Amino acid sequence: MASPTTDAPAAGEDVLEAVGLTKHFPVRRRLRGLLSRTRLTVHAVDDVDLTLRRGRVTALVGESGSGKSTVARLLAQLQPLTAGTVRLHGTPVTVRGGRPFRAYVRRVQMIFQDPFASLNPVHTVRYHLTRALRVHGNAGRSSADLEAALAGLLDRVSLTPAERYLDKFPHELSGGQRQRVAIARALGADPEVLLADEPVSMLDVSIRLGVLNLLRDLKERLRLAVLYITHDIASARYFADETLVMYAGRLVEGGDSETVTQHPAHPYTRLLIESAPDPDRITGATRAGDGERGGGEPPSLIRPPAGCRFHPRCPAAMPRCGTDLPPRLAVGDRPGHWAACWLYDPAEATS
Ligand SMILES: Nc1ncnc2c1ncn2[C@@H]1O[C@H](COP(=O)(O)OP(=O)(O)OP(=O)(O)O)[C@@H](O)[C@H]1O
Repeated sequence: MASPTTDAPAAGEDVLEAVGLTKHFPVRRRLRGLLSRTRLTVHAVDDVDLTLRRGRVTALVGESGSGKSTVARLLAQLQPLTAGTVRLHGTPVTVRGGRPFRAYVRRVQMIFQDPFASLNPVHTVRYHLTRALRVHGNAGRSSADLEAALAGLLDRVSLTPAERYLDKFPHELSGGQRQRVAIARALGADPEVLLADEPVSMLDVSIRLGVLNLLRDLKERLRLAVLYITHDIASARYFADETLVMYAGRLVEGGDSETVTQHPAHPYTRLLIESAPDPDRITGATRAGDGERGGGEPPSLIRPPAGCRFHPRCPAAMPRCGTDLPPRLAVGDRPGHWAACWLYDPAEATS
């Protein structure tokens, strides 16, 4: 279901949509026993709404533990939702293994942080890519078709000539080449959506830009809808069309990337940006979740703070922030820019 406000179908069309996405994990029995007799849960993701659009990159930015990977896994149908809905082209999706899952995975592919872990060390590039093509019915009928498809995949990720790479094992490739192979394998399904969970954070700083440029090129050439998960808000500005900021399981700000990174509205986004001082840096060697950046620690997700979850760390907190959950409120005059923050309640401005 394309929203009435989207562009022509070629770019901007809604592809994958999450509404009220929620995931609570039960706390393991041993820990639960230590803490309480009542049944405790980790509120990893609460009430997240987001839309991935054709030919667009959406960045999901936040500290370690804020729930970004869980959002990706829920969108990939790798875990059941606690609540909410995932829609593909407007149709609600609930798949549990088997043929429906394979059909879904054909359209929604995931790329993981560590390409070394996601590639099997005992198999060659040819094996990984052939398997992806076969599983998703894209290997053609003849061996010539298969060879052409393999060369096409490696060409798309700029590993050419293909013969140089096809018979290599993962350990014979550099980190960047491995991630390119992982991306080629995802493309073997001929997907519409790529969920890229920290795709460059384990790579050498010097090659991150090349892999991000490749993903951007793919989004443009193949009109992919891309979710780009990162700790590094500076890279979101460079790489993503839209940026969503997540804190302690909830989205707190969203808008086009230039606006969110250059005119951040939510006090948490401002802290994230202050902790990434060079705005042109695209490759954070440090992570916002590490150390004391941003002043204070993220809250417990077992008993998250009432109201705005950021209020215990917020320099602008008001009394209502500790009791009332702020909704998405429009910010300034940039269309689509919102913050879940009472500072932007029109009633605050007049009181
Ligand atoms: N299977 C699970 N069981 C219990 N808790 C979980 C599980 N998976 C994630 N969590 C918890 O959910 C919260 C969100 O984790 P998640 O990995 O989604 O965050 P993240 O923002 O992706 O962090 P990182 O960048 O470090 O991967 C964390 O508190 C984590 O410990």
